[in-house]
Amino acid sequence: MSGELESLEQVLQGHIPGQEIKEVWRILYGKEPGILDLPDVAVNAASQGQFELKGFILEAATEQLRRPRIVRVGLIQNKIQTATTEPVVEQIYALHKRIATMVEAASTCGVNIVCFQEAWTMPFAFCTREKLPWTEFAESAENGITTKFCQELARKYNMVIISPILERDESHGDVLWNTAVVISNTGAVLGKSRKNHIPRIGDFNESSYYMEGNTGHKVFQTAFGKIAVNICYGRHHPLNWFMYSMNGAEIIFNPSATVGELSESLWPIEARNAAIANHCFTCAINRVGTEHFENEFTSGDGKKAHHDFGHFYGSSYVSAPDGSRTPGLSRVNDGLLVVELDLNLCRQTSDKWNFKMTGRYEMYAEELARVTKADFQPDIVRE
Ligand SMILES: NC(=O)NCCC(=O)O
Repeated sequence: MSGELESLEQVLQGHIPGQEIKEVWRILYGKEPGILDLPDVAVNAASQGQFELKGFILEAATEQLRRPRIVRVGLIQNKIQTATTEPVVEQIYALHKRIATMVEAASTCGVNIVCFQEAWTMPFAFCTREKLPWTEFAESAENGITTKFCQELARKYNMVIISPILERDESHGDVLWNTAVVISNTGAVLGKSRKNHIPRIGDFNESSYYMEGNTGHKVFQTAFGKIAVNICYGRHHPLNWFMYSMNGAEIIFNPSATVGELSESLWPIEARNAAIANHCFTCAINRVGTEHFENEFTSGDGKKAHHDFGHFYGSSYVSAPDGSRTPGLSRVNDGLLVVELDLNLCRQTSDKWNFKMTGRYEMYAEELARVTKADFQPDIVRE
């Protein structure tokens, strides 16, 4: 353990008296989620495999005309499994092995859709700005070894798998993208969704490797509901969430890689706010641990050269459209968060709060069209 806090929730629970914690929780986290009973086989697998396992239920009201639409999602956060100096293929296979164990546990918990963290097959090496060996982690979204690995898991466990990778696009001059591959529970590649917003902040030097995505705001109709993937830095862009939602997403996954010093105070707010604003579920997943790189790099901020990005704080969680949310996974350990959702809550919340009805989209469409013109002048009234 790194001397890092285990989790915010653990600190709250450890210090707030029993009679007050429920009220504190309600104010901070909304309606309390139910606890999902998880099978012994999964609990044992987690203890043997040394990963955290938590399960919650986010319920909806009973309706007369629609049956509940129950889906179980699995969020997986993990550390890299080997030193970043090991051969590329060994690093990839070690991660495959780790994920296979965690997905098997997810299947015993009845998970229907599982999502891994951003660029899950590699260390988050974009801080280094070095090309080799990191670009060698890139794979075809359609035929790469990781997609084949996920297809086998999807078929075996009847599970939709969201696999965010560094993509090498062999059909377009071998260029790189930051891409989530969506694999159907049948094992077919349903499609891919590329990261729309690329960070230019701190050590997040991703813009040296790939460009802003060109796949728009695709929504994937799966056997378990309509899903979309908003990759990492896209969570700071409300219009990005909005467009996935306007295309019908009921669950938006946000596979991420972000560090404490930069974003931890934003983390609990952004995906949760997106669930509220868009009447949908959001699943925020962050990698965990500190990754060491052999060569020092600088951040262009006058500070000393360093060998790591800082601490990836995990804390993966799920938010519901009514603003309630689950506690997060650990800030320091690998983990699997299993959450049972009733998708009926999306429409129920929309009918209650009416954000899509009151959103005045035509007004904003006109104003945005003007803002993006070269001759735009801000509409400021002066005396
Ligand atoms: N991976 C990534 O886009 N990180 C950027 C930092 C952040 O969005 O917190």
